[in-house]
Amino acid sequence: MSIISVDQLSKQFAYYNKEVGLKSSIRNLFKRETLYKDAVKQVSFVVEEGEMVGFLGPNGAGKTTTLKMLSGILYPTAGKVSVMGYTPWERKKEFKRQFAIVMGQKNQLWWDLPANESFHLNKTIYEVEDGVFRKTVEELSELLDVTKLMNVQVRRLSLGERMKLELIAALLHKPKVIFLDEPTIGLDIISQKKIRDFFKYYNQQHKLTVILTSHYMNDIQDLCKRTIIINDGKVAYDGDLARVNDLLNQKKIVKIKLSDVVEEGVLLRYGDMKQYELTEAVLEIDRDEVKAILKQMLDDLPIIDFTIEDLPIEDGIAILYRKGEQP
Ligand SMILES: Nc1ncnc2c1ncn2[C@@H]1O[C@H](COP(=O)(O)OP(=O)(O)OP(=O)(O)O)[C@@H](O)[C@H]1O
Repeated sequence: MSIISVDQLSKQFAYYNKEVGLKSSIRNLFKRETLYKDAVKQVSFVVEEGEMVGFLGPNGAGKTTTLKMLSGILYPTAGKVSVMGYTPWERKKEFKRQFAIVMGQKNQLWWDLPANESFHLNKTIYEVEDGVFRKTVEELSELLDVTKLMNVQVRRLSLGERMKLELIAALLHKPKVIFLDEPTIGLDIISQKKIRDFFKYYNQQHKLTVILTSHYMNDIQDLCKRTIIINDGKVAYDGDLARVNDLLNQKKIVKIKLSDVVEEGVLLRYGDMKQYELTEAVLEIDRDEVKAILKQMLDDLPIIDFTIEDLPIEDGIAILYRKGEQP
């Protein structure tokens, strides 16, 4: 049975055009121009219990807005949502007790206190029994390797350490559904992987239902079989990740730094130019040819540094559209 169902969900934001300068500010006091932004447009999908679904999409696609409506933080303009049988924006106590949201960009822990104090606060809010509380904190802090950090003031912790403690705070009341909005943003690769491994294990143990948004393909790839791609407020794709992955991974981005200026025309021999600044360039190269071409470049050019990266998700989606292919 589906635990989340979203039907024709839409959100339009109204906002005011703010011009700069004193004159404009005074004028705006009397007459303000209202602008509208359709952030989410008739989005529909269902999620089964225990499923981990990836929400992928470029900046401003509408991922966070969708998750905020699914959490009851925002009211929709139109559409229906059911999460565990509840309408999130009615904010029933029983609903709040069974779900959690973690936002990589926002702190839920008290900045000036040790995490342990925030955990106790959550324990009281969610009415978690003493025994369950102790056991959960012990289990999760061991799994995430943060036992020694519980009594350190949160502001003194690294970003990765803080995120692990944020996750414990969010899971203390054993939610059935969790929304993770960019939980690994800004973290180094090792911390990102630790958090992914933790969720893989936790999901298996507790049958937690997860919706995960991320810019990092690796996060989604590692955790979710299914992905929903959101583009310009609409669902552009909903299905098996492997197929999208294949399409998105056809190209790689190679960034090079040169010790001397090399003309753009020369660099164009090696791939499609994305950016060029005399001694720095960004090229798009077919995945299968990257190794050979890079070797050639290292032989031919005064390269002092290079990186190979995945195609940004925006470009991947553009390829999907260019191909006119619904993956
Ligand atoms: N309160 C608001 N008022 C007006 N526009 C808004 C508001 N909140 C979000 N938007 C706009 O709605 C669109 C969707 O934003 P949203 O934060 O949902 O995107 P996102 O997919 O989560 O992007 P990102 O990956 O950059 O976080 C964006 O164009 C954003 O500027």
